[in-house]
Amino acid sequence: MHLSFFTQYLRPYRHSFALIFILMVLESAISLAIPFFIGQFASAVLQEAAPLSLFNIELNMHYGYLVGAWLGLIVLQTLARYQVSFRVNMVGARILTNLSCRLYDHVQMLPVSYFSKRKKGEILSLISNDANVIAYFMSGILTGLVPSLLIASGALLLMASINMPLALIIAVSVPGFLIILKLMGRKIRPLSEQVTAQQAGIVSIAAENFSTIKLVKSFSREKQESDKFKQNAQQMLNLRRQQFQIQALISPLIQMLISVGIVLVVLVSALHYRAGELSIAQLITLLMYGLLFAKPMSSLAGVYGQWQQAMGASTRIIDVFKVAPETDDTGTQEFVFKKGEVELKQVSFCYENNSNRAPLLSKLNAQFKAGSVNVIIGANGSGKTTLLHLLMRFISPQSGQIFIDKQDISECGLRSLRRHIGLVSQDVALSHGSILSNIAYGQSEADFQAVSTAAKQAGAHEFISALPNAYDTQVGDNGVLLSGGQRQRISLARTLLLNCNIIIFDEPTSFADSHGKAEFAKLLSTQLQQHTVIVVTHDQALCDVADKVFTLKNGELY
Ligand SMILES: Nc1ncnc2c1ncn2[C@@H]1O[C@H](COP(=O)(O)OP(=O)(O)OP(=O)(O)O)[C@@H](O)[C@H]1O
Repeated sequence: MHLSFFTQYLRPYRHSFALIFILMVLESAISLAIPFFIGQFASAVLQEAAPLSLFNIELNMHYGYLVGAWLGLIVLQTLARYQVSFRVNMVGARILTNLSCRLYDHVQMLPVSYFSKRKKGEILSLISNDANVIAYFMSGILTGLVPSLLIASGALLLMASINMPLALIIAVSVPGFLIILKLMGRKIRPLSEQVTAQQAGIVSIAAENFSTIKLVKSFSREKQESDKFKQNAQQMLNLRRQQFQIQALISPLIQMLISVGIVLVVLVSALHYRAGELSIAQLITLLMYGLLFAKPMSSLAGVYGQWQQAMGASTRIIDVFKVAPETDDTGTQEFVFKKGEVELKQVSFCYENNSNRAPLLSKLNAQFKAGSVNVIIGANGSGKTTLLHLLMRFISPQSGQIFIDKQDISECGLRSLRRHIGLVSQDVALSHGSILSNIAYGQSEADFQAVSTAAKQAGAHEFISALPNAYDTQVGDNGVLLSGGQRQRISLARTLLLNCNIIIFDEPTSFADSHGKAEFAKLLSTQLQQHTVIVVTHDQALCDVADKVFTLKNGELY
């Protein structure tokens, strides 16, 4: 059972659930007591000789008192409902907070390869939509299921105490009701799974489109993108149509069954009344219990629909939790930095989806001496970025080993390893916020002095100081308010601030002007002299300041 996985999220709230359960029992008991009072009231008004009795309890009150007690119960019921509704929603919100945070943490720990294979929208929809469905189902099932079962079984029991044959007729109809639900459920489940997958697809299209909005506009692709979105939305509409058709069918069928049951209750009660076996008060009470029984049965149908949806969402969430996180640093040795010597021995690597091709890196050997500047050049697609990703352990080689200071990095804790390696990536990623917060991203406790020193080293201080809000300037979403070269310099400053002993650069001057390129070459030959530097570049000027230039070709470094 998929949903049993989620009981761990219910456990912290067991005291709240116990209180909610007590309140629900109270609310249900009041619902069940009200018909009894109505019967008593009718009996008192009609001055019937024999008062109504239930389970040998006889009440023979004046109807004025009855009305008072009745109103009192209504007030108590309203208070219980308010408490139940508020508490159930709060428990749902807490489960959602807990589940989405754990899911977020888990997804964040997954290897880079997990993200390469999935659309952003799919992951977003998992954290927003699926977690929501599960959390509110787990809390909502209480409001839907528990009172329904309590009221339906209580009403049936009370009917049995007044008239057993009638209660039996109703009890016999319940399995028919459950069979209809089960049959319909078989059709609803695959459909609700498809609806959620389609929903994720739509979010993906929107996420991708808006993140590449300049591309869309520059190629005048608005119409095509709009059509793509509409086509998916239309498919969603078709799926929803099928889903609603089944849901719409369930409801009238259930209602029909309930109505037939009510007709039977009325008929059998009337016959018993005519035969003098029931008083008018008992007749009224019976009919009210019949109606009370019918209401929760129809809300059970709603709970069943939610159940099917929750099953789909739970499968997707559990599948993600099953994916092993990147690493659990426990049991691994702490990486200890000594000099910064990097060595690759017989490293072979091939991307999973390219396994039918020749390996991208084939038994590659290389040594990057401590405190040296190494430049790697090579044709597009030769595997330079891949090599850097292997050093960062975003991916792992199929065979061979990578050593830093004679320690096999595959056996080192990731945190301790990455603390010593700084990466300036080809695709600069900036977060929405100020220039200051972006430079201090990896070291949020850094003071302004340290941030501005790093910016000066990266050749960014001058242009930052010229901005009206200087370091407080907002960079926009992924730095859209800055130029490519400015973004690159901020990303450089961000890494320099960490003062890592090993720094790897992927095309660091691709956006730089000639002045920027010269400045970067100077940085390599002066301030980074004590560091082990590995630079992937197509820029000849950087080769001139390198201690060693490697060429990556046919999977090997020369
Ligand atoms: N996540 C991935 N999954 C599958 N294949 C990939 C992945 N990333 C890169 N590749 C493929 O691996 C090859 C090498 O890519 P890589 O980015 O390492 O090349 P590169 O030498 O850095 O190229 P460039 O000079 O253009 O930046 C390419 O053919 C690319 O299509």
